[in-house]
Amino acid sequence: MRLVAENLAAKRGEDLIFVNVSFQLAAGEAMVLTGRNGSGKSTLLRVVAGLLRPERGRVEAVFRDGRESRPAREVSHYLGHRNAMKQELTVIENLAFWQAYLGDFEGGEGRSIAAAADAVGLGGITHLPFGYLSAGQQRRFAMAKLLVAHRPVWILDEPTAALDASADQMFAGLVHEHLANGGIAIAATHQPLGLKDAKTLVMKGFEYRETGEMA
Ligand SMILES: Nc1ncnc2c1ncn2[C@@H]1O[C@H](COP(=O)(O)OP(=O)(O)OP(=O)(O)O)[C@@H](O)[C@H]1O
Repeated sequence: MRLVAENLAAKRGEDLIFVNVSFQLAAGEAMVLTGRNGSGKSTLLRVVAGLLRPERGRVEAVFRDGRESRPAREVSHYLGHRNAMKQELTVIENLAFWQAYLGDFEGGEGRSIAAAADAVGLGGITHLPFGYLSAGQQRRFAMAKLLVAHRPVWILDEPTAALDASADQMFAGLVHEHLANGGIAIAATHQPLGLKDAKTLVMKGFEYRETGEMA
């Protein structure tokens, strides 16, 4: 599978935020978005996830040497600034909702809720209401959402902002494993996230520039 974006342009309100953004990512590849505040990183991630309609262009998952394609949103997980969990439901109820809602994309299987909780280092507390947990614990369970359903593309918007170093490291391990299993990741992040061989895309509003490998 490849993720292909061609000539994307997006508006927020009446304003065009970026134009002519194109990139391609193959299985196992990652791309980090950089650029000043307000340059359109979150906007681009939301377009790829299908949460915003592009003004122009397309972004698709392409299979079988281009003979088949699906909208990117059907193969993607989106982890935004917010955790997208209900405060009054338990962790198990929240993750069970996402597992059923997202489903597995063909070719893989999500982990059980217990296994996903273990993977984020919080095995013993899934019976608690989400709202009882600390901010860091809540963020870790938002990351567990990526594990309970199989989606080959992970779209990550500042996934580790405000987390401690051990959570950073834990998440970098999950991303690394996802890529090693043939997944794709696109992230706006200031943390390394195990993405040292990632491509970079510098968002510059109307201009943009793709550079090779990250240092
Ligand atoms: N809902 C909205 N309505 C109108 N304009 C918006 C909306 N959301 C964002 N914008 C504008 O779109 C532009 C791009 O915002 P975006 O959040 O994509 O930038 P960013 O690169 O992710 O920024 P940051 O690094 O601060 O997170 C900004 O000028 C912002 O003010």
